Amino acid sequence: RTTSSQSGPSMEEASTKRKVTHTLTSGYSDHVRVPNVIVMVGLPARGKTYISKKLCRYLNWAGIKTRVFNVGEYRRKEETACDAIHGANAYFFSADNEEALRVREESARRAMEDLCEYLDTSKGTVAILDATNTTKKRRKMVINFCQEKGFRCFFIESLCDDPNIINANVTDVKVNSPDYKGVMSAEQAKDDFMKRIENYAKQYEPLDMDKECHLSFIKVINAGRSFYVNRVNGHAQSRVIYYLMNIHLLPRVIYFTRHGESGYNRMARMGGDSPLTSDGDAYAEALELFFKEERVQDLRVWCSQKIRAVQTAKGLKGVAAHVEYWKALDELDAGICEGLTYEDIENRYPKQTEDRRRDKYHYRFPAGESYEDVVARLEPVMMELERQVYLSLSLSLHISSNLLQGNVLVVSHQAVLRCILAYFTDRALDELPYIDVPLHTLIKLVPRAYSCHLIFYTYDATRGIWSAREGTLN
Ligand SMILES: O=c1[nH]cnc2c1c(-c1ccc(Br)cc1)cn2-c1ccccc1
Repeated sequence: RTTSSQSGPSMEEASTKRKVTHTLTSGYSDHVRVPNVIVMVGLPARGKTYISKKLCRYLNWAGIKTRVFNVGEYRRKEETACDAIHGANAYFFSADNEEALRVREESARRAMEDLCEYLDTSKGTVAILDATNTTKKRRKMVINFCQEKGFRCFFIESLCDDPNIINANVTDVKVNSPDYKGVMSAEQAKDDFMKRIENYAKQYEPLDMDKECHLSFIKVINAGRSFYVNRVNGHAQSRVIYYLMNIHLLPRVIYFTRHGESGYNRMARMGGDSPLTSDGDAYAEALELFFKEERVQDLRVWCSQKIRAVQTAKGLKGVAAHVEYWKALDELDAGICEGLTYEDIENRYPKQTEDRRRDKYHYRFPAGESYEDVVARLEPVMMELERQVYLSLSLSLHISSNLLQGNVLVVSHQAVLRCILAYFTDRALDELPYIDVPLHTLIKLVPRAYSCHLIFYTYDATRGIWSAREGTLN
């Protein structure tokens, strides 16, 4: 293990001082987890909260318990408490405003306190400190705090000098922020926010590649256009790097559907590889018509390798740029219960049925899979979905059209779609196996800055009509 020459023990050594107590309960990956603090660094409107929320959602989905501590939210709580400052305007963020400085120190302290409690009580393995952290002094404070607690520290700095991207951020996120909502007009809010950035810029000290080279960090430049990585330690940090390298701004629209009704669906049998029923065929035809009318440019279809899914996607060859078949999209393997009805399973395997009822996410069928296993084999699919090129967050962000790639339609199965949709909607893992994904329903997912918008199109095979509703997953 290299001991850094420049200054005291490296982060790695500091954290080994702490008795390592965190082990994953799931048993899937038996890594011993050292508590990690991911420290965001960057001027306002550099996507720190965007990265924090997205990273948090991904790590939780991958079974690494994570929580974001946003100092801005603590400040707003502090302000309403002392309501001395009316609306956190640009003046509030200027260094010479004594009272404001006190409020900011106090809110940073409270955030660190809660962060520490979260990691110390093993509620979580990773804490993300979402704040500007733009001076060496502030970062030194955080490092000392982590050192004495034996937490591993990892910095993610977002550097961005592309005015289009910053503009998209201010337009899409800042003008709706609680700091301005109902206080001033969008135009005024935008101006005030630009001044706020200037106030921070005066004192901004980017992570110093020389003087801070003993730290573990990644510099993300211009929304993931390029990266600089330094001293990556351990499992969690390598997962973070891998993820950041695969996300950019926002994937374009993604469509999801289960296969049409199959013979086994009608017999209430699990799994298998049965073909579509006549209703299932009707759904496949309706899907082809839907995408003809939806006029989606260069649609890409990702389909499982089960017959019922391949048949559902058959009609799309005419409207899709291309169709590819992923084994990773195959239905959860029910092992010894494949082909049985739910009734058979209850009668033959009462103990298995009880175990599954108690913990449906971690329960693994004998000679089969658990939901946790499906989540693990879906990771390459999620990365590829994130890698799809991006629709701008708002009109102000133009990407030259030849860069824009298609939308994706995923044709898969109930358990698999529960796992994928749980990722996009930040659903807790213990609720994941109960998400409602009905047959003959096409789900359109439109990603937004911090959330995603869902539209459900249900096809009625007997009456041959679609009905649409916007809303959330049940
Ligand atoms: O680097 C930015 N600078 C300004 N804004 C930004 C970013 C990123 C961003 C950063 C790193 C990575 Br890997 C991917 C995206 C996202 N956003 C964003 C834009 C609009 C709304 C919400 C967030």
